[in-house]
Order: sequence, then C-alpha cells, then structure tokens
Amino acid sequence: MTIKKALTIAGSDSGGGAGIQADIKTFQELGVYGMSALTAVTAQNTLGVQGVYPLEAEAVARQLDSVGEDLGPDAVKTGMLFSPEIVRIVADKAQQYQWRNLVVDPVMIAKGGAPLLQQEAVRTVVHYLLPLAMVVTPNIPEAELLTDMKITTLQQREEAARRLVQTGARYVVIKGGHAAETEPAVDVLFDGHEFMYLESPRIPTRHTHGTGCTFSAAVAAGLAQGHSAYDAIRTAKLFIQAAIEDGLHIGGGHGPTNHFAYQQRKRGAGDVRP
Ligand SMILES: Nc1ncnc2c1ncn2[C@@H]1O[C@H](COP(=O)(O)OP(=O)(O)O)[C@@H](O)[C@H]1O
Ligand SMILES: Cc1ncc(COP(=O)(O)OP(=O)(O)O)c(N)n1
Repeated sequence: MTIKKALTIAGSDSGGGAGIQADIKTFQELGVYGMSALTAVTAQNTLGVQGVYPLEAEAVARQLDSVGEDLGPDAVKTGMLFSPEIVRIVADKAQQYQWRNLVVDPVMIAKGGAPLLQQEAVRTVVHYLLPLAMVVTPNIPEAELLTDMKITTLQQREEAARRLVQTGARYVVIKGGHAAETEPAVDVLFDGHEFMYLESPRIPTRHTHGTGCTFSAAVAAGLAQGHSAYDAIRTAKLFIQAAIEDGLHIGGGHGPTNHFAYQQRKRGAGDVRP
C-alpha cells in the first residue's frame, strides 16, 4: 500500500482541539499520513486564547522546503497564517512545489475573539493564496471580510461564493456554523456553475472548538486520497457532524470535537466515546 500524505500549514493549539493538532488527528483518522509546518504557537485552551507567538516567515519557508523537497504531500491545507509575510511565503512555496490539492481555510479570528490573522493580511490571502486554492472553506464572518459584503441571508452567501470563485479558487464552501441557531447547519458549496447545500441538524452544544480546522483537514485528506472535491467535502461534513455529536465534554469552556467518532461509527462501536 502506498500511504497518501497531507501537510498542514497552521498554528499550534496547546489545548489540542484546533490548529495543527486537530488537523493531524483528522488526517490520521482518515488514513492519511500527516505532516506539519508551524506558523505560530498559541497558548490556548477551552476557555480562550492566552497568547499568540508567531514564527518568522523564514522558519515557515524552511519547514515547507523540508517537506516539499523530500516527502511531497498529496494535499496541503492552510489554517492560521497570521501575517502577510507568511501568506506570501506559503503562496510562493505552493507554486514552487506545484501543490495543486490546496485547501485554504482562511482562519481569522478564534471563536473567543482572539485575532489569528493580522487585518492587513486579508487582502494578501485574496490576491496571492485564493487563486491557488482547489477548495476554500471560510465561515460566514471570514467570507464577509474576504468579499467585503455583509452576509445574513442564503442569497448573500451565494453571492459571496460567486465572488470567491472569481478570485480563482476552484471550489468554495461557505460553512454555516455561524448562521442563526434556529437554522440547520448548512454549508454552501459552489463550483462556479452549480450550488450544492450540505445540510445537517444543528447540534445544540458549546463544544465546537476547532470545527473549521477539522472540516478543512478532512477535505484535504479526501483530496490526498484521490477523491473528487465533492466526495471529499461530503465526507468532511459527515466527519465533523459525528465529531460534534459525540463531543468529549472536556475543559471548562468551549471544548474540542471528538476526532475518534467518525471511524468508531463506521466500525459500529457501541459507545462512541473512547
Ligand atoms: N452546532 C453545530 N451543529 C452541526 N454542525 C455544525 C455546528 N457548528 C458548526 N457545524 C459545522 O462545522 C463545520 C465548521 O463550521 P463553522 O463552525 O462555521 O466553522 P469555523 O470553525 O471555521 O467557524 C461546518 O460543516 C458546519 O456546518
Ligand atoms: C491555532 C489555531 N488555529 C485555528 C483556530 C480556529 O479554529 P476554528 O476551527 O476556525 O474555530 P474555533 O476553534 O475558533 O472555534 C484556533 N482557535 N487556533
């Protein structure tokens, strides 16, 4: 068997629910060999972000060269990139190493409000990274900042998806986690021609830390395995749905999702918590 490999370029979450840690757990659960290039270290737990310590762009570049020159990822995903300098490095290296299966999760602000991308880096993401993306996965507030428009209705989400496809991104998924709590969790997928709506019941829980990271890592894992973007996105939706439903309920605040749940359900395990 030739193992497929995926690289995450993201920040570290000491609490283990989001960032690099969520990505690697997701890759592993979906049968993909995980690699990482760190952009920042965060001191973080279920209560919030206590500190952000970005790496120098040069340190990110060296990590990308180390992986690019030797291991050769089958898919790459980006998460917290923090600064315009790091965004540019990632875009340059993605082109240099011809990383076509690129999933861009444009992480900007943690759920507790801590900034994970400098404001001046938003335009850098739009101009340099999105044109290289196979899939871009903003949540609603991120889609608003990327497109400069207010999004409250489904029609506005569709309009934002149209604008994002115009940047060059091949597939756009505007996730519905931040929509009204009375609505189901609907993710809007646009391929430049047609819209698809991935819908699941909204789970009433505060334990949704790292949902976006986990979802986009699952998309990258699917692409690494050679699945179509549609299939990778559909599986990612099932993966995150199971991970939220079977929450681990750890920590005193917004806890992480359960990365074991999807595979445990597939195996037919009775109690889905480890
Ligand atoms: N309470 C919830 N119930 C069901 N699915 C959810 C819930 N919250 C988020 N999701 C799903 O989790 C994924 C990540 O969405 P979202 O929370 O919007 O991203 P982010 O973590 O980037 O803010 C999406 O597939 C979304 O539909
Ligand atoms: C290091 C790090 N990266 C990304 C995030 C954001 O995670 P996300 O899945 O978008 O959502 P929340 O965890 O903020 O709910 C993070 N917190 N830390």
